[in-house]
Amino acid sequence: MSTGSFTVSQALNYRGGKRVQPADGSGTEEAYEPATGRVIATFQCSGEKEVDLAVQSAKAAFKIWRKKSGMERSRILLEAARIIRERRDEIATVETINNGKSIFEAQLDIDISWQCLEYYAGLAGSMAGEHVQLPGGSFGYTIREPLGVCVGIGAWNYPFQIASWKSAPALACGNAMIFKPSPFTPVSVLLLAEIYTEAGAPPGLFNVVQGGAATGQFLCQHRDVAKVSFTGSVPTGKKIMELSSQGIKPVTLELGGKSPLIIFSDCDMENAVKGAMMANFLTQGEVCCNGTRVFVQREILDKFTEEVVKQTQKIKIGDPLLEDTRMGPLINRPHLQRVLGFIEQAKKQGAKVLCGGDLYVPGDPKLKDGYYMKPCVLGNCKDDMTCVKEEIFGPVMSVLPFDTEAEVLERANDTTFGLAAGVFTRDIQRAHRVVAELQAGVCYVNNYNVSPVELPFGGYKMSGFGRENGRVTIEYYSQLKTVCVEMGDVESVF
Ligand SMILES: NC(=O)c1ccc[n+]([C@@H]2O[C@H](COP(=O)([O-])OP(=O)(O)OC[C@H]3O[C@@H](n4cnc5c(N)ncnc54)[C@H](O)[C@@H]3O)[C@@H](O)[C@H]2O)c1
Ligand SMILES: O=CCc1c[nH]cn1
Repeated sequence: MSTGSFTVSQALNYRGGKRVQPADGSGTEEAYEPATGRVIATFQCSGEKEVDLAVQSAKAAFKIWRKKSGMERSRILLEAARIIRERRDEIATVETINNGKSIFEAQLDIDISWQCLEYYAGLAGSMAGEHVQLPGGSFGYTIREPLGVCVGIGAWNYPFQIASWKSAPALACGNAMIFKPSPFTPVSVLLLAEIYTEAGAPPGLFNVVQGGAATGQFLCQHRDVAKVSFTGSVPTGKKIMELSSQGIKPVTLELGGKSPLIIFSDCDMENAVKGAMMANFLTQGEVCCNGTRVFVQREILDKFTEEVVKQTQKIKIGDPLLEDTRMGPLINRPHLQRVLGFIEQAKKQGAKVLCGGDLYVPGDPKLKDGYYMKPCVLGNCKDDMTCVKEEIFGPVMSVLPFDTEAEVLERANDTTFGLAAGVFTRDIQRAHRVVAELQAGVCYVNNYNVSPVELPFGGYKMSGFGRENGRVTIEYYSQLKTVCVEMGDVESVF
């Protein structure tokens, strides 16, 4: 498959184990190929009736699935992981076409996705409660039970991976799931739905409904939905929490960030520069946990900045399906304009563009209507500038000098967000001292933006709550039943 040739004509909802057109809907949406600006799919946003049908389908599957042992669920997840691994390049190609990220990165995203399914397959068979001995031979025990029908709502930056991060632990715990992807990236999650069915999941266990805010609201408000796991922006996260509170539904919120990356003068410079690139330019900078506030100790500011600019200018931008491309187009034109607007504002506020920050027009004529820009490094930044305070969600790194550890910690934590943070230093005591003070859910020492599925991922403060990945996520997709057993006679107080 090559850029400029892919279109989708099949239905993009998935219910009862097959693709379906929605039973009702309000308005149509178009999905694009960001590399060329072409429409690749047109679909209807699901209405209340379609959402209800998806919930009923998931409820029916849940009745079967919850009765299966952990080992039986594990086998199906392992088979799904195997199929994803086998079809990795095809899935990554679809992801690249609809999202714009380079094929090199999309392949890594798909690897992390099947690893996530494998990881939770491993945990499914080991879910257990505890036995507690009580006086007189009485005892109690706890059982970890599924919640029921869970809803996953995703952002557009990691469409397949977000669906995998939500569905793998949900299904491992015995739940069913309905997933609503972003209307910008509706395509790849259908492959996941088909793979679950092929792997042996009962029809309805994993359903897909398409649409935007209205469809999402129907899902959150449905009385038979037991939990909502959301990945997206803070303003939408607030709405989801509000809607879910009406039904006392637990929510997981994976929201935005403006994370600090602290580079001390005793760092390994080459690794620190690589870390800053990883922290800012994956997926065109459209990554929630990016370390976009790069604090550099003054002694090494010039050397570090010079090297980071040199590396940024070398990034190969262009057709995301080419193996050597490292940066593709942004998700759509309004978002591209928004990112460029942040750079204009930064200049007005006194920041200096050290490289990039303007449109990029690839030489290949078929890419002329794509949404490309040159990755940008901003110098002369101050903490109160908009580019330093707000999430840009594009390839824009702000470099900020600092002098002391105490000062940088204060400045790093001076944000309403708290998703991630990073520190580069050769001083192991300092690394742990700094990490202990950072107000962030995910902290990296001498690396950035690696995602082992064994480690929990999630934010502090307005970056959300609840976690994805890691053993702990089992707790977010299950509930604990306590059983108290009397071995003697009832001692009534009456
Ligand atoms: N913390 C994380 O793991 C993580 C991961 C990826 C992206 N993000 C964040 O996501 C944001 C970018 O993604 P986005 O632009 O798709 O976010 P968004 O909040 O605009 O949309 C996210 C999803 O919510 C749906 N939605 C919108 N309004 C809704 C409503 N009222 N009720 C229910 N659903 C609704 C959208 O259709 C979409 O599927 C950034 O802020 C980024 O940091 C966070
Ligand atoms: O965008 C934030 C990080 C991430 C990657 N996959 C899911 N979330």
